[in-house]
Amino acid sequence: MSPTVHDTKQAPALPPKDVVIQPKWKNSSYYNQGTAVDLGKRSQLGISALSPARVESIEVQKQRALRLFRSKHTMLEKYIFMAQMRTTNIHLFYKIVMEDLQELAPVIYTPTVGTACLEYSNIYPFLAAPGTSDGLYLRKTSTEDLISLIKQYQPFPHHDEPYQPEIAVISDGSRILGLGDLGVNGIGIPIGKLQLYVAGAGIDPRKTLPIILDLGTNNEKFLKDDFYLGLRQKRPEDPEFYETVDQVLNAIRAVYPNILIQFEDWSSEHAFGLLEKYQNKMLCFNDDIQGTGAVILSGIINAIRKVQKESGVAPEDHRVVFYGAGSAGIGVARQIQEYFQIELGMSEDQAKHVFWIVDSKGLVTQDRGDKLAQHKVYYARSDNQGQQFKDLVDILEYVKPTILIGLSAIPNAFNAQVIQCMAKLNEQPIIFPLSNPATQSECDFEQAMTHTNGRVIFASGTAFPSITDANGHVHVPGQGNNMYIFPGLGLGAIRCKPKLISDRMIYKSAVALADSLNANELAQGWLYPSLHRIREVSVTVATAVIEVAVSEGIAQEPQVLGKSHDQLLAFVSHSTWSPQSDVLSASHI
Ligand SMILES: NC(=O)C1=CN([C@@H]2O[C@H](COP(=O)(O)OP(=O)(O)OC[C@H]3O[C@@H](n4cnc5c(N)ncnc54)[C@H](OP(=O)(O)O)[C@@H]3O)[C@@H](O)[C@H]2O)C=CC1
Ligand SMILES: CC(=O)C(=O)O
Ligand SMILES: [Mg+2]
Repeated sequence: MSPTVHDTKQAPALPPKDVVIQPKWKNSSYYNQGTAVDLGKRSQLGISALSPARVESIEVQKQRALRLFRSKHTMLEKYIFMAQMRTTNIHLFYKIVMEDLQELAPVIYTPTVGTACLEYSNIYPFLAAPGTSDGLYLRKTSTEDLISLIKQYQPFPHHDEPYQPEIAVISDGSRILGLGDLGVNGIGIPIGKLQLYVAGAGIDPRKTLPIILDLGTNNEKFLKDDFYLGLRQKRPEDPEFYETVDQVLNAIRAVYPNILIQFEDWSSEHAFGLLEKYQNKMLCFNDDIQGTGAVILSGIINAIRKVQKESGVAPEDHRVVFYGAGSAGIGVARQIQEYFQIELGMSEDQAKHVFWIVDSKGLVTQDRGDKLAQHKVYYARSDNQGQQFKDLVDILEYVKPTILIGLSAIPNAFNAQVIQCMAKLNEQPIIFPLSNPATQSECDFEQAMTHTNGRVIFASGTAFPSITDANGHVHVPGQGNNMYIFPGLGLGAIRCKPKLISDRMIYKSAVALADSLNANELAQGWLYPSLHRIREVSVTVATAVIEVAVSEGIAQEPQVLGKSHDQLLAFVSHSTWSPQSDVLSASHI
């Protein structure tokens, strides 16, 4: 039986009769829903003369807002419009984002969030009213100070209940998408990720905590920019970096002991270093290594199934070239390797040899002559017989891969020659240019379709438009983005309260996502489910995560113990927030 996922169009429930309207709620972007507040309540709150007389439904509010939104000329203007709406009427914001996610995801998330981060210092003063904040801005200071700074952040200060966030997304802004070191401007990423937690998984917006740790920036352009709002200093060296992050994480956990921490967009060396240091010590995961690993494994599982069925390629015959060997590239390789070992029964050594990794100096080999970063050493090839390869086409001719994955942030790295080479080697070449935002993608869908004569199996990090062929057939590109995993993974972890996020929880989240395609999506050859179903899919992913936590004995929430699969699905589903699910606010105060 499938769970009942909150229908965003359901009629709001009536508020409990004994609720006393609090005068301070008139200043709350959570409770005060503007023109939707009825006249009686306006009178009770003493705000009758502060707005025009007409009372309207949230549906009408939405229609007006969408009309204005669509009249904006640039994506950045749309981003600013939505950010302002979030600070004035959060229910309306999430109603629009949830019901029109296909249109809104590219605004609040990649690609536009990339533009917004590049411009953050220029737009920040116009996003939030004085006294309100879009996130927590931390810097190096004493532990005592840190604790009081952390307590300052109250997304809805007019509430009676104390702020108890369930999830924090934290970045130091050092590797924002494929745009490099953006310093404090990187705050847009934790904000955007948490909006997807709310829209995509039903986390209560009052329980999210976006954090930017401002340690300075090595971005010379920003350091010289009069309008740059972050600290004007270079980033610290490693000992100081790790010591500061440790102090910050301890302070966050001192204030909020049960919080789940998601590391996001840290430079690769630090991403690996922090994950290794903390993954067995606290409830945390790294989205770029583990979330990306899981989402791409999921797409690859479905791609492998598809080419086995349609072209007869045996799963164990795949060979994978990674163009890009950072946190994302290595994270994805590790996750796919697990699949080859667990599902196909390969030994670790056999599975490891399915991968060839390419970085800025060419194919990563043990005898290349340079000192390899720690995270690349495991995949460095030793079977190259002294040959070194730099050019991607030469590498493809040498390896003869069935799968080419781009996580390099180098635009157009998959040029016509590269794509044609993959098409020559394979009946159905699997090509995933996954770098974000779209400006950094290794190729776009049109290029991949053109140079493979429509034979490509494709997924990209940022969504590209569909293509209609001469026969009128619409080809929809897959979006291989961790947005399909982290909301469900986080939801599962929040609901079962494990001590830590285990490797098996990540792995099973990928398998659950791969298996979540419905008959219609499978018939169309899709690799990922429709974004329209993201809530349902997140509940499925969350349930798989909880089942692993229970089986591993690390789930600490009594309510998830001894439950069947369907009972867990229902438990997770009923715990989700939507603009209609909060009976008090659904009645507009
Ligand atoms: N689709 C998704 O869900 C996700 C996408 N991403 C995207 O992945 C990209 C990379 O992220 P991340 O791994 O953290 O970043 P890094 O900057 O750490 O990694 C980039 C990698 O690309 C390599 N590279 C750079 N130039 C070249 C070149 N000319 N030829 C071959 N390789 C090159 C680098 O080589 P070297 O090591 O030698 O410097 C490095 O290994 C970003 O654009 C990010 O947005 C990330 C997470 C999720
Ligand atoms: C999607 C994502 O996490 C990234 O590009 O970094
Ligand atoms: Mg990221």
